[in-house]
Parts: sequence; C-alpha cells; structure tokens
Amino acid sequence: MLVEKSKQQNRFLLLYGTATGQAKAICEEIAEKAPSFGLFADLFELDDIGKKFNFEKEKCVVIVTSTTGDGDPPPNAEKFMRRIKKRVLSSTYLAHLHYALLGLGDSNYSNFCRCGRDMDARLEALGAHKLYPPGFADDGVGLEIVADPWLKDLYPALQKFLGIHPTTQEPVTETVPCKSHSKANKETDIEGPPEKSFEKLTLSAAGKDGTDGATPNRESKIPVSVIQNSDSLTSNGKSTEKADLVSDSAQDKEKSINVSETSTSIFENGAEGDSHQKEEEDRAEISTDKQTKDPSGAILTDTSAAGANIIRASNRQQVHCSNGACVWSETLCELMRDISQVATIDSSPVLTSNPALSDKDLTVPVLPPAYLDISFCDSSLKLPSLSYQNSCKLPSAASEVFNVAITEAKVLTAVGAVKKTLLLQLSLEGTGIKYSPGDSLSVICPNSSSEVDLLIHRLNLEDVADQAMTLTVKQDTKKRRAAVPAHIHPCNSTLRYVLTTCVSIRDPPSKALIRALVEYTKEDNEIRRLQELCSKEGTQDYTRCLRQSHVSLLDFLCAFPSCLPPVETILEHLPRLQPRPYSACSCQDATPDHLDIVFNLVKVEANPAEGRYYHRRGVCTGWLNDITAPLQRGDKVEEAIQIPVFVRTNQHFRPPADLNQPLIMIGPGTGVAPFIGFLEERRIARQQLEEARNSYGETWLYFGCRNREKDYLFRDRLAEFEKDSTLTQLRVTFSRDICAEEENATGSCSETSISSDGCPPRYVQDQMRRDCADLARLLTEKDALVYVCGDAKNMAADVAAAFEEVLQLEKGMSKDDAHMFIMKKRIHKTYLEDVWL
Ligand SMILES: Cc1cc2nc3c(=O)[nH]c(=O)nc-3n(C[C@H](O)[C@H](O)[C@H](O)COP(=O)(O)O)c2cc1C
Repeated sequence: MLVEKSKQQNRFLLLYGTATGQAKAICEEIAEKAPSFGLFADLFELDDIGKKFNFEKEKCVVIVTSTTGDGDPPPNAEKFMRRIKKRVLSSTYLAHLHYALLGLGDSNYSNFCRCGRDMDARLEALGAHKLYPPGFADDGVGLEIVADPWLKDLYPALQKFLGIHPTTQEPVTETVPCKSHSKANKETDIEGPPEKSFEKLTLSAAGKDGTDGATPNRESKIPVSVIQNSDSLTSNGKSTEKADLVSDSAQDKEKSINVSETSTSIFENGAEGDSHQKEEEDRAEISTDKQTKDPSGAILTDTSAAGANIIRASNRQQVHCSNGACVWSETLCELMRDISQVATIDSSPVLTSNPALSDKDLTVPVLPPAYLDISFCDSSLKLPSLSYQNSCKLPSAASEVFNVAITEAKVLTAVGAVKKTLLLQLSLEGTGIKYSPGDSLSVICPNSSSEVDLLIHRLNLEDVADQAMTLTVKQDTKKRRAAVPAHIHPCNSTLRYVLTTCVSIRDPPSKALIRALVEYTKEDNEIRRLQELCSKEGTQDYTRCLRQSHVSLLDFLCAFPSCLPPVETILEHLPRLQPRPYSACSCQDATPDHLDIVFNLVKVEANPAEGRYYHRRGVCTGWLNDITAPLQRGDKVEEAIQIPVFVRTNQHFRPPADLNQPLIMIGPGTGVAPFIGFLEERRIARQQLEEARNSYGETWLYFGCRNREKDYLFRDRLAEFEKDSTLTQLRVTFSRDICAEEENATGSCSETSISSDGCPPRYVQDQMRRDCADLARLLTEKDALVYVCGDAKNMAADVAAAFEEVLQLEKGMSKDDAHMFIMKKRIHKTYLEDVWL
C-alpha cells in the first residue's frame, strides 16, 4: 500500500539516524500520522541512501537524527554523512531538495546535536532549502520540549510545499480521552481537527455541565471535587518523555544470534545469584552515581534480591473486591515496605503537581491505538532455545554476539569504600573477538528477576506468566503499520521471559503509556493526575517527578493503585532492553586471551520522597555482581559463568599510532579503564621500537578518586607504568583525603602536588590548574592529544573549563579565544571524550 501511495504527489521521504531507537520511534510516529494530513511517508534509515532511495531525485525530505559517541553520527547515518560530505559535490548539488530536520542530542555532552547540526549545515551548503527551521531537541531536559512544537509545524509545512489543501486532511479517529469525566471527550475528539494531536480538557465547577458523561463539545468539564481530590494527593513532577522504542521494523532483522542457551542459564544464574549475594557487604555501600554507559539513557539500577525472596515466600492472596487493582497494589506496597522500609505510597511526589495544575485546562496526547493481542496456552512452557530479543538487530554491534566466560572477578575497592568497583576478566578463547584500546564491550543483560516478579505480581499476571504466550496484531487496530515489536518473540515464549529479556522495565513510563494507563484507572483523582503527567502543561512536572527521579514503571504503578492495565498495553509501550557498553580495560597485544572490563556497582536507595519505593541496583552491574559472587569470594565454580557480549568499536577514541605524539589522558574513577589499555599498547610499541625510546611523546594521566587507601584503582599498575616511563607524568587527586600533612606523610611525591595553602587538589581539574604551564605548552606547542573519560554531567565540562583557564592564564588568551581553541581541537578530533551520564 505504501509503495502504491508513494507514487502520489503527496509523498515525502522520511529518514532517520538512530543509535538507541528514539529517532526511529519519532519517524514512525510521523509516518503513522501523515495520512491524517493527506500525506504519505516512505520511511528509511539514512544509510539506505543509494539502496532504497535516490537522494538526487528527491524533492521533499524529512530527517530525524540523533548524535552518538563524541559528537558522531549514529551507526546507521555514517554512510549518509560520508556521502553528503564528499568534497566534489557542488553548491547546487541539492538545489532541487527541500528538507525539514530534527536533531536529537543531550546537552550534557559537549558536542550537543553535532550530527544534526553538521547535517543541516552540509545540506544547506549543497543548495538544499529548509521547509522551516531545524529543531535540536535535548534528551537531557526532555526531547518533547523542542520536538513537539517542531512536529506540530511539520505537517502544515509539508502540506504547503506539496500543495495539499489543509481541508483534505482525514480526521484523527484514534483520539479517545480518559475514562470517567474525561471519557466525555472521546467522541468530541474524534471529530477534532487533525492537526490536534492533543485533546483538550477543561476544568470547571462541579455540576455545571454534566461532569461524568460524554459532552458534545471538545472541552469537557471536570468537577471541582475531582480537582480537590487531585490536590489532596501528594507528589511533584518533571520532564521529558522518551520516545517509545517499541516497533523495530522487520527489515532490521539480521542473522539469528542464538544466545538463548547461555542467556537462559545466565538468567537462572541471576536468580541464583540473587539468593547467594553477600547482602551485608552490599548494604554497606550506598551510591547514587551512575557509572555505566547506558545507551537508553536510563539509570542502571536493580532490585534487591531480598525482594524476590520475600515475594516468593509471601502468601499471595487474590482478594477480589469492587476495586481489585487496589487490593493488589496494597499487597505489593506491603511487600515493598518489607523490602525497604519505605513510607506509605500516598506520600509520593508523583501524585501532586508542582506548580499546581489542578485548575488548568490540560492538553493531553490522543489515546495511542491499541494494537497487540495476547493469548496464553493453559500449561506452563519449558522455554525452548530462543534467539536473543527475537534476533532483532542490536544497535552499534560491530561484532557477532559471543558467549564469553568470566574467568576472574576482582573487587578493586577496599571494604568501606563508598562504591564497590569490580574488574571482570573475560575469556576470549575460541571467540575470534578482535578489539583495540578505546573500544567497548556491550553486555547483554536481563532485568532483575525480583523486579520482574514484582511487576508480574502488580499486574496480576502470576497465573499466566510462565505459560506459552502468543502475541499478534489486533485485527481491528486503528494503528497503521502495526506489527509485533521486532525485539519481542511473537510465540513460543513466556511473559516472564519477555519481561526479563526483551523490554526495559526500569525507564520512566513514557507520556504515551501514561495516556494509555488513564483508560485502565478507576479512581478519579488518579485519572486526573495521570492526565496532568502526560499533558503539555505537565511537562515540567513529568520531568521532575519521573525522569529526574528515575521512577520506574513499578514505582509508577504503585503510586496509582487503581490502575490495572492489560499487559498488552505495557508491551506496546515499553522500550527495548538495551545492552550496556563498558570500555575495554586491557590491550589485546598484551593479553590476547582475555579482555577486562571495570565498573562500579550502581545502587539507588528507595526514596518515597522522590517516588522510588524500592532499593535497586544497576540492571547490568547488579546482575554481573550477583552472578560473579562465587568468583569474588574465590570459590571454585564447576561450570563456567558465561555472558553474551559484542564489541562496539570507537573510531576516534584510540591511542595515536605515532609514539612521538604527546597525550594527556584524564580519567577519574572507572574513567581510567580505557587508559590502562592505551598504556599497555604504548608500552609494547615502545619496547618493540627501540628507537622510539628517544622520541617518546610525553604521556600524562590524571586520575582521581575519593581515598588513597580505598578506591585508588590500578594503583600498582599505574606505578609500574610510571616506573618504566610509559607514563611520563602521573597525577592523582583524592577528594576525601583532606589533610595535607597526612598526604605528605604517606603519599608518593609524584602523584599529587601540594599548594602553598598546604591543601592537596581535590579533583583532577584542580590538579590541572596547578600544571597550567605544562598543559599550555603541550596544547599550544605540541598539539597534544587530549582524552577525557568518565562522567559527562560534571567532570567532562569541568575539565574542558580547566583547559580553557589554563590557556587564558598561561597564553593570555581571551575567554572566547580559549574556548575556540578547545572547540577547534574537538573538531579536529584531537580533543576526545568518551563519557557517560
Ligand atoms: C553513548 C552515547 C553518546 C552520546 N553522545 C552524544 C553527543 O556527543 N552529543 C549529543 O548531543 N548527544 C549525545 N548523546 C545523546 C543522544 O543523542 C540522545 O539521547 C538521543 O535522544 C538518542 O537518540 P537515538 O535513540 O535515536 O539514538 C549520546 C548518547 C549516548 C547513549
């Protein structure tokens, strides 16, 4: 049908570049809505250029692209970028083309929306014309703040350009508002103008205008009693909605990656690990730091294993009353209180708007059409060998998926350290894996079994969770291009398996999901609050309450006890569970048989005041910690502990081939990981090239941690690198070792410098300022390569600011000039970041 319609003059080309699926989801939404505006989209990846579309012949193009890595194009936009960047192309090459562009990025990264910006500049330089100004949406504060208005302007701009009269628009038929009073809007919204992707809810005094039934107008009246109810609830609110990543298209399927045998055993290991873990030790560690690179943008945390045990041991009564959902939720809350001694749910900030929205009209998204049907076979299923996520293409995979054995698990931090840091040694034997320092290894992990248990319990699905499940597309769905999400097995699997391995249950619920939940909620005050949270007016509330507080689906459902959605709705909206990348902390030339990764065990405590009702750990780090518990204890394991992994290459963040080239590496905490590989490689190259000994470029490393005795990672190895001059300068700062005298007494002199006030520098950037003469010389005279690895939010920006200060102080540059100097280095890829949120 699409092909046929594509021939029509109301067709446009719709292209996306994505690393984790958000740009694709936005494009799918555009394609879905286009027919309502009399338009038809041909949807492709940017890198389908030359294969599925001919850019030279297109006249109207819409592009949505994210940025990944360090300002790089996503993997499926690289070829496109190379094509349009060809120098031979003239300034009129694309003069026939009109385009609209939406860039996605995150302002926590230095190169905000670099790919979108570069693409826009390049298209313009090639003579293409903008349909209207590009949008650059920030995932750090909420994509929809920019994306929604940009999307609103898109259809009229396309209609105008393609000469489609606005009156030829089809009505939006899927607009259905909420259940009780807002149910009233269903019918009226069906009539509503198609450009409205939101339905309007108007509040008025009770009884003034049939508050409960359907009203003929678009604006329905919500009784004051309801408003007061919603006010009496407790909560706060915040930001952005992550686009759903649900429907990966069939074309994404690549050759089957069968990791199920291992995956299954690993998931069992996970559950086992849950019960074995050293709770005492774990409880001593409290950290809210996000340590792993998380492509989905979600905090990596995990449920306490104790939860599962409590749940398993509990007597799960199914009490049916007029409000069954409520009963389930209360039971759940009881369980959660046991786990974490949390306060009562009704103290949740998720429940109260701030600033108050109770007296505001709300513009809420149209009800996304339901499109999945689920059926269960009566008997429980012994899971067959399943391919991971239904063989759906894995983002950024530069290699096949391999099952690798964990041969060693070492705790690098001392007892009492604030965070526990683990080093895992992974055997490469028989895998053929090739990697270079700077590359990452993505670990395919399951969700926490206890969290899945809790979710199944909350959704009242225990009876069917282990039965054979079949997912199909609803016959009468209004969703265009509806398909079972490509990363979910449509049959021969179980709900427990899908919730464990295919979908992300830790992300805050999207606005589209919240809108759908309205339909399955009984209590008026909860309905109103759900409407607020998914409304345009509640954007700030959504960001604060859900995104910034890292509220999970389970937290959210606990806050809304009368909400009991069918699991199909949940599966329609949950994003795909993403693999977690970790920098290689080794060098293949030095240790060909294994690859090391290092990470902090992420922990987030329950905090009802922020809407989190249960203690959790990183999805991946918690799991890895559990399954390696025997290795950490030094126990002998009979069967190898295997995990599925794949390699992610990094084109730029790698040591220079030329040993003469000076480099400055900044890697506090686990940010030091890639530099261990860098230094190993340089050491070997230096040994091999005798002559290089005389012209070896200066090699500086800045490392920072809290305490010298507790979390100085790789202390001995760094000392060895320093001793054999692989490292020419090692600078280490300790943020919590405050006494300068003590430092002097115990520290090695080369590690840290004491200032005239007797205080050692606390952070790497403090130390950098003290080295300003050397750093300025290295930057301006030697064009040293700079590598920064670690936390994006604070450290990376502070380090860049420190470099700029150094240039101002030592070279007399103005603030702007210093900024420009570093900016140029970024553009020339001599200032590189590998950072995470
Ligand atoms: C590993 C990683 C690197 C990123 N690097 C950048 C960056 O350099 N600049 C930027 O603006 N955003 C960066 N982002 C943010 C993404 O562009 C943003 O989250 C976007 O919404 C993702 O869209 P996608 O799912 O379509 O890839 C990065 C995200 C990840 C996970």
